[in-house]
Amino acid sequence: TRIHAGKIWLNGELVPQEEARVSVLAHALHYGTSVFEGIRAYETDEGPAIFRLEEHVERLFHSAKILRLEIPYTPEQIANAIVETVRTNGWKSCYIRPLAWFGATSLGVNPLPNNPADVMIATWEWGAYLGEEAVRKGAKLVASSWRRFPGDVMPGKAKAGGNYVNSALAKMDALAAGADEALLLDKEGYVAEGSGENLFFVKNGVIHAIEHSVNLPGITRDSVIEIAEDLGYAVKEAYRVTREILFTADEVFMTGTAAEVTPVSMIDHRPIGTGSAGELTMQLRKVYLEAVTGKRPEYRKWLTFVK
Ligand SMILES: Cc1[nH+]cc(COP(=O)(O)O)c(CN[C@@H](CCC(=O)O)C(=O)O)c1O
Repeated sequence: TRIHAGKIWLNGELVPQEEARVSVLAHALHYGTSVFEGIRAYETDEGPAIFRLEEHVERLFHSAKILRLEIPYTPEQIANAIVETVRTNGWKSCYIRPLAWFGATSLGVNPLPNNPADVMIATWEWGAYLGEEAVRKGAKLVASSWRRFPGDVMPGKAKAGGNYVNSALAKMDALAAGADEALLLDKEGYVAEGSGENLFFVKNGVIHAIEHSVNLPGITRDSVIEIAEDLGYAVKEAYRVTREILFTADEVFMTGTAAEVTPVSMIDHRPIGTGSAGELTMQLRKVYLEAVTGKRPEYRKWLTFVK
């Protein structure tokens, strides 16, 4: 594998990456019945700090509850294991991927005999999610022919492995179309989110956050809303937005742990605003990166230092 994850926490033990193996009979491998998180640790002047660890661990447990998956550890034990995995690998900054899954007790669609869950935590260095170019010039999006699934079809509020077949299909087709990312609409054609990010748009100085609806309730989305309000901007939840609202917005940007704050400069071959990274977007990106690297005292509440 090209991923250099060093030591991986697997069911309570830190083991070398090549020994962190899973059975080919694991229920989750066959049916997508896993839950996971995407978290980042950033370098600060007091060592690495994990961003909003508590909220991510809480969401992991909510995702597991939705799938009736039993994680055989407490949230505190998982949080401590995440800190320990970052510390043991000596990362200055890294991406953190906890994963819990129905293991290999039995196959067949019913996952319940496969409780309690197997759990792993992997860490690796991961730069700009959509590439430095997309950050500098703004990402190019195309509306996907794959729709975001309705809430009564798949649980979009659970960060569940199986949900990402939808994201993978949308992402592959967006890249094949020469774009950087997919814009997923919901079944009624309203803007939902990216394959791995939430979406915002700016109009006349007002910031609009696409409502949760069928989307993953993003922690970065929540953080950027708080930062924007602290900067004095008006922020509104945007409901049932059709894509042409984005075409005529002054700015569009995406948020996510991996994507951080990424400007969007083109959607369906239409330049957004000036056709480059939006000014307000890049201000929010700057403050967000200051917050995650401990340079903003008011947001140190979000940091867990890995001493
Ligand atoms: C579908 C989706 N929507 C929104 C978000 C933003 O959520 P948050 O990270 O809490 O702000 C993510 C995170 N996507 C994660 C996984 C990306 C991947 O390629 O895997 C991430 O950003 O870590 C999603 O996967």
